[in-house]
Amino acid sequence: MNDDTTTVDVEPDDRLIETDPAEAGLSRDGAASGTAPTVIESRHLNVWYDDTQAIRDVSMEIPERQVTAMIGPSGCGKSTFLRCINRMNDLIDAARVEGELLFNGKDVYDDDVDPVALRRRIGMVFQQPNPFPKSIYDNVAYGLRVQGRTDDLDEQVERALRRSALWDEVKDQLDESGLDLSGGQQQRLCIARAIAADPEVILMDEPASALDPVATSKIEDLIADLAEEYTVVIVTHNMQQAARISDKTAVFLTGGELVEFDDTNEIFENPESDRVEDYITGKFG
Ligand SMILES: Nc1ncnc2c1ncn2[C@@H]1O[C@H](COP(=O)(O)OP(=O)(O)OP(=O)(O)O)[C@@H](O)[C@H]1O
Repeated sequence: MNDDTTTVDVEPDDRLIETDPAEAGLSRDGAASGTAPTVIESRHLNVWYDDTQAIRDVSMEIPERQVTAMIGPSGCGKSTFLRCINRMNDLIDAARVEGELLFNGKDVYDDDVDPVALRRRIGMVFQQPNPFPKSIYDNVAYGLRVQGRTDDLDEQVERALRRSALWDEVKDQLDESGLDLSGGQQQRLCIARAIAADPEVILMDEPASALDPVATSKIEDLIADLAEEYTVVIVTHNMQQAARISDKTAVFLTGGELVEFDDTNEIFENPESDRVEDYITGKFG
């Protein structure tokens, strides 16, 4: 008989259980078993550009520290949904949003939410790498300086560049222009810039579609890595990419309708909807 009775001698302490990442389902293992807490939730979200509806009554819950992919044919509203999450659609005059978009339970469209502060917590990386016309160092340091977080700037810049798998390639040329890097390196620099702001969520809109296969593969590896620490939401046209790197997949179809949202394996191996099956087997889209 096992004489290890230490675990039954003590009363369980709820606070300890809740703060243990594995027990609380906060770890990647917990996430994979479907227990990850929700970070972003849309409830009956509708978006219009003037009279054109781009998102139609979309409700979904995006789990913490996983990769959630959004796929679907061109114009089905993937980017629009992504831009709702950090209120980038505010910058489009014609855009109108109804319904709820919760970030850690708080509606990002509430009057007391500062969109600039929100975008620091929810960073974004775009299809075309868009480094500033500044040095590699200054690209990463820019947001830190704006926030007044300059105490240990060198260390923070190094940490962000390491986190984005770029440090080894650029550590001897930090004063050179970010625009002189290759496309893939520029995209990792943009990811470093987003990371430096210390976000909780990183949104990526087709982050690899302008890159060659080698650079794409590096970005895909990096995304998987980032999801250990951040919640990643990615729009991609590339279904194989979604299948390779995401934990959850949302399939939007024409008219801004979310047709299916499930574990990526389920979507690709056993979709519930015929429309999703037709889409992923290439019958349309
Ligand atoms: N700035 C805008 N002004 C007006 N209409 C827009 C704007 N942006 C998107 N739309 C329209 O909203 C709908 C959804 O577009 P969105 O870009 O979100 O789709 P998408 O699925 O990301 O497309 P793609 O895969 O081609 O990038 C489309 O009908 C599009 O024409």
